[in-house]
Amino acid sequence: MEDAVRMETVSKVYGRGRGAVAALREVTTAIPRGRFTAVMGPSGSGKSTFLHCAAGLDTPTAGTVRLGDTELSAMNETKLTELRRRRVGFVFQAFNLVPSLTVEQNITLPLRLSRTRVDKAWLAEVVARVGLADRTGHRPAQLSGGQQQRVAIARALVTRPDVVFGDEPTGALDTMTARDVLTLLRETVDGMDQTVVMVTHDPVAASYADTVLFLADGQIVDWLDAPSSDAVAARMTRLGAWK
Ligand SMILES: Nc1ncnc2c1ncn2[C@@H]1O[C@H](COP(=O)(O)OP(=O)(O)OP(=O)(O)O)[C@@H](O)[C@H]1O
Repeated sequence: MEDAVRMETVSKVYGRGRGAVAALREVTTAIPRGRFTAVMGPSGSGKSTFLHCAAGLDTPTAGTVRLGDTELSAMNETKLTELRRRRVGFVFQAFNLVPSLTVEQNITLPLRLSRTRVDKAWLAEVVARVGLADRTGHRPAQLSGGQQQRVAIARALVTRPDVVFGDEPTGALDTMTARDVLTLLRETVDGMDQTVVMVTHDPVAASYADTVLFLADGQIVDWLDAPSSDAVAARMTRLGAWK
């Protein structure tokens, strides 16, 4: 199976000298295409740093990151910006929608930023998949939290990215709404052949993934395929996450 992301001996050190923090320590891993991967680990274990390095939002101190065939470490900031707009989608905890734009304008924003023509049929399909066909003219403030996150997911999907990265995408949602959003992410993998990589603290959220990677102290220390939320919670307890 082709890999969506490959990391080889990736290290990330913040700061210098005595204050230096090693957030990732020689991480080598491959994330397969067309699958849903969750990343878990105790607070400070390096999850966000892992996601940011994989998505080209942050540059490793050492090692190589490949998105498909493209090596990110060889790219300058201009090229990385273009890659982020065209080839990766992001879904954050805080939705990050533009309040003054309509739902449709928010969804198509990445296309406008990268001066790419809007494929109307694809836009209609994405809008329908996320269940917002009757809301395209609304502004974010007129939507519920779950609907706003659906807009963010549509915005992430509209460029047909190699990977959709989620950083705690359900962190701001109530339990039922979170389940709807996780089901939608699952459907993008099963029905649209999308690749999703999601950082989460929640074992139930992680149980929607095909595989869970566990980070501790900047290293991948374990993984679980076809995870149940109980199995994920047990591993997290073993890692001392909830002492
Ligand atoms: N910009 C930064 N400058 C200095 N240290 C940082 C920076 N970003 C992260 N760190 C440190 O790197 C380590 C890993 O941080 P990271 O945010 O990746 O962990 P995390 O697992 O996502 O944590 P959490 O679950 O609490 O969000 C932590 O010790 C953190 O304090």
